[in-house]
Amino acid sequence: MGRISAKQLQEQLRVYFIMGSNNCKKNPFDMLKEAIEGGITFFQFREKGQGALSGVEKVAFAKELQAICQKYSIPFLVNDDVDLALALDADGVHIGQEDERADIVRRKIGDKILGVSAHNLEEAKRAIEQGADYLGVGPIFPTNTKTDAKEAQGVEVLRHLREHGITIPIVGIGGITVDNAKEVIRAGADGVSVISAISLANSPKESAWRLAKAIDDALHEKK
Ligand SMILES: Cc1ncc(COP(=O)(O)OP(=O)(O)O)c(N)n1
Ligand SMILES: Cc1ncsc1CCOP(=O)(O)O
Ligand SMILES: [Mg+2]
Repeated sequence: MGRISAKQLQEQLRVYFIMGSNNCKKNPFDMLKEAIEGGITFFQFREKGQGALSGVEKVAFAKELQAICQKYSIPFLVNDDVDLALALDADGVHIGQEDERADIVRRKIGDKILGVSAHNLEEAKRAIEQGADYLGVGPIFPTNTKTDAKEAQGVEVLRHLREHGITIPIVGIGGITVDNAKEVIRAGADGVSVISAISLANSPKESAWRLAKAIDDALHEKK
């Protein structure tokens, strides 16, 4: 089948929900279903931090989330854990600058989707050379969700990457909400990745729906 095209990925990355068991206020399976009903387009299983599951519990949890994604044709990616992604035959993996090297991961995963975090032009160029299909750029805004996140960069980093020839799909991440999502798209991202905007919302479905609407509106403005 070959690697996914940039165009197809760009379409799929509009509302990218990331979640692990410790991000959930309520039943994680219900939350994912609600988020899907609301209009998320991509999902990342990110099981890390305080209270995170490990071993067989982590695998069983991931499998259940993957089954929900499969039922609704939502791509299912695994954060950091390349072996788990391969064991589950996930759609892809997301890795950061402190994880395994992107070129090594690319060799391991073949044509599966590879997302790489980048904070600047140098990291973005290297990630692309090493086989990234998309970039996760941020934190754009301050976030309470990732305790070891770098300082927020604002949307200018997205504009900078686009102005310097980075054309592959990009999602902004970090502190993105319904109220600031449009700025992220206007600055050059193809989509937004969020954890708390959906996982801590009173209604994950409504929050996902409002994010999807904001992204659609901002993308139409650009056309
Ligand atoms: C879409 C997306 N973008 C960035 C990240 C962050 O990855 P990383 O820097 O490796 O940090 P952790 O998420 O592993 O703590 C991401 N997960 N997803
Ligand atoms: C995983 C990650 N990488 C950079 S910021 C972040 C956390 C995003 O969470 P939130 O959407 O709740 O700010
Ligand atoms: Mg990582």
